[in-house]
Amino acid sequence: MWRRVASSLSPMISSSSSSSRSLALNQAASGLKLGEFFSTHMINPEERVSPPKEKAPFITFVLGGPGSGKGTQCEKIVETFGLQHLSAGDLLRREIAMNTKNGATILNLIKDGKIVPSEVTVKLIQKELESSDSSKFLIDGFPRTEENRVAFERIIRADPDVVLFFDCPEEEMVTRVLNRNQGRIDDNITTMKKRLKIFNALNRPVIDYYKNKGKLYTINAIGTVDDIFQQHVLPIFNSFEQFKESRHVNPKSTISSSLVESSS
Ligand SMILES: Nc1ncnc2c1ncn2[C@@H]1O[C@H](COP(=O)(O)OP(=O)(O)OP(=O)(O)O)[C@@H](O)[C@H]1O
Ligand SMILES: Nc1ccn([C@@H]2O[C@H](COP(=O)(O)O)[C@@H](O)[C@H]2O)c(=O)n1
Ligand SMILES: [Mg+2]
Repeated sequence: MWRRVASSLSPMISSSSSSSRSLALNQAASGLKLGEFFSTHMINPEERVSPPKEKAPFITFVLGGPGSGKGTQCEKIVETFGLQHLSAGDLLRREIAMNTKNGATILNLIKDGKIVPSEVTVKLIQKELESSDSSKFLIDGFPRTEENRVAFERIIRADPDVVLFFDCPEEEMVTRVLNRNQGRIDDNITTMKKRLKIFNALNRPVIDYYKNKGKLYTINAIGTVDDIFQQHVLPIFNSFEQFKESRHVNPKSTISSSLVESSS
């Protein structure tokens, strides 16, 4: 469970400046900065960061172009390994549906295939992470840009354990999106062309970043949904200790070390 460490301590800081000073001193002595213990809305309402966790969550980022099959494979990962699925696109669409203060702006950006300001998206993800009882997350469609990535690191103060990249040819992505039939406002050829351009310009650098960090798993996204899952996705999760209870699902699955990409 990913719970706030801060909540039981926070009254101390607001009720007494001397006790807050001594708390700060204690934290300094233990090597922790004040801001690492408390949500900074007590310090600066615009810049709230997540407090450290009792136990670090297992975070998977799921990347790939529009229509590459991220959401489809996430459903299968959830079924098999029980991670909590957070789709950045779904969180943004929920803002539109709920007509929140950002809803209209988000709608216009999505219609145009553009990227919503990172602060907005990261805060939606932050809310989900902090209110969840899960400790294993699949964050789908995020980070889309280097700005997204940096904002996540700054606000959430966590790094992904795994980054999946569903690598799919453009014509296939176009075919899939135009046949998706889920009533999405961006599933049309005009927006799709813009989304592909933005993917190539802004998401590729993020993919390269995680490749250089040795965290990237590139998955060939051509094939049936089940084959992609069984042959490529399942072995990745099976290779992690955190998912060993689920290994009975396919005990023969093993991961080839060459699957993990690194530029070094
Ligand atoms: N391996 C596959 N082969 C054929 N069709 C697929 C495959 N995987 C997914 N699809 C279909 O392609 C469409 C797009 O898939 P999905 O919604 O999972 O993509 P996505 O990467 O989440 O796209 P987006 O970024 O636009 O949300 C869906 O209609 C889905 O059923
Ligand atoms: N990190 C993100 C994710 C999504 N968006 C916007 O939502 C659109 C749909 O996203 P999907 O993941 O569901 O394809 C996307 O084209 C962006 O307009 C975003 O801004 N930032
Ligand atoms: Mg999707």
